[in-house]
Amino acid sequence: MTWVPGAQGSPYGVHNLPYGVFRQGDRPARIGVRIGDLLLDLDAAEAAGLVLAGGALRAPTLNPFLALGRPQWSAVRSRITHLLTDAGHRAAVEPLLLPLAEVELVMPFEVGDYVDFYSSEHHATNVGRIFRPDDEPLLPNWRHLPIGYHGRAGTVVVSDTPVIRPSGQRATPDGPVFGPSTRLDIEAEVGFVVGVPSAPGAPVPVDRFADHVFGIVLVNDWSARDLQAWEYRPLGPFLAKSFATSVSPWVVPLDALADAWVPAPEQNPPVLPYLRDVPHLGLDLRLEVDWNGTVVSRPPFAGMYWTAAQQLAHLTVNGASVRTGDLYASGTISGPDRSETGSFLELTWGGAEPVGLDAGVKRTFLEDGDTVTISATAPGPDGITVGLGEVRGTIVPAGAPPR
Ligand SMILES: O=C(O)/C=C/C(=O)CC(=O)CC(=O)O
Ligand SMILES: [Ca+2]
Ligand SMILES: [Mg+2]
Repeated sequence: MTWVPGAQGSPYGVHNLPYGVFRQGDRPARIGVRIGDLLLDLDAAEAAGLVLAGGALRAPTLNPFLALGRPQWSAVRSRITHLLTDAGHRAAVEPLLLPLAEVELVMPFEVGDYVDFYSSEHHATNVGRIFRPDDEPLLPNWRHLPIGYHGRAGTVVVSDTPVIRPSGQRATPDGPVFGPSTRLDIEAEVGFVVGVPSAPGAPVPVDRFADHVFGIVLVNDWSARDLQAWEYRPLGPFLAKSFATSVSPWVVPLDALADAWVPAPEQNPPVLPYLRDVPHLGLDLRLEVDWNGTVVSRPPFAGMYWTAAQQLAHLTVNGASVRTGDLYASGTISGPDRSETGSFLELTWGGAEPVGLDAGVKRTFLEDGDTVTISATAPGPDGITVGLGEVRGTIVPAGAPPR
């Protein structure tokens, strides 16, 4: 039971406690933890000796804290829970609470490397059918390894950063032309934030996932389908996905998701030993995609074919190391039903079947001025949900063409 006004029973109660970085006026960015519709200034809390993390909470990004590792993450979480539930601390802590409305949330961590997977069987099958109608939708490797590619860390931006429509080459019957993308899309995903690095040559086994991964964010991997369709063979996505990837401002710790683990779909054929995770668990996260105020889709994360532990094991199995701040995203989350798809490519079946928004507006792909908000919840203790916040972006017109 927390003493913080309005926080008891909220999706952001003491069972959640996501971390973020905020600015207030022109003061430098500092770390906070969300409680209800308030934020506890952890920079001030550590300065006052209320919580101790060796100074890691007095940084302008979460990276030093992420590097500490699970025993320290748990100790800090227990201490914050104690501060927010023991009325004896109220007098000291309450002055360090700030209304969220008074702060600006900024990028919570410095992204090391960014990897994007392709782990939803429904999404991969749909995209295969749309992009390659004459071929088998899933290539022979798909059920043997989590397919992924290395993305662009430098263009990962926090929610509410405007998304500039990308320009590039697209194919026409008369050959390629250059211009602003005409098929700009979203990809609703979940991102995993690496805290503890691994050493080169030392793969992270599936059962060490929780030693390395601190928590999760929501991801919108903006994608230009016209650029993608022309450029992606044989090396995969390049400029079609490198211009902006938005993440939610709150990093929800795995500790807050203890009630959300569910059996992941059975894998057939059986996977190679290094990918065998026992128990084979996914997270029951329920996403919602809102397009200009209309909810158009509800992607279910629980059905993802490859788990986050398998993805990390695969990402490092060749000896590649991970660093603090590395981000790897699940891949677009789509369920079996059209109303559960995580991209507008699927929702409108390649643009052939427009979707109706409120006020009689119809859409296939994104137009300038459109806003997409992806939010999510997870089951928490005692029937309370865990809020995962939201990732939002508004499309602004393409910049000037190159000279
Ligand atoms: O050509 C394909 O099959 C890939 C299409 C994608 O857009 C996949 C992607 O970005 C990974 C994902 O988010 O699932
Ligand atoms: Ca993606
Ligand atoms: Mg991207």
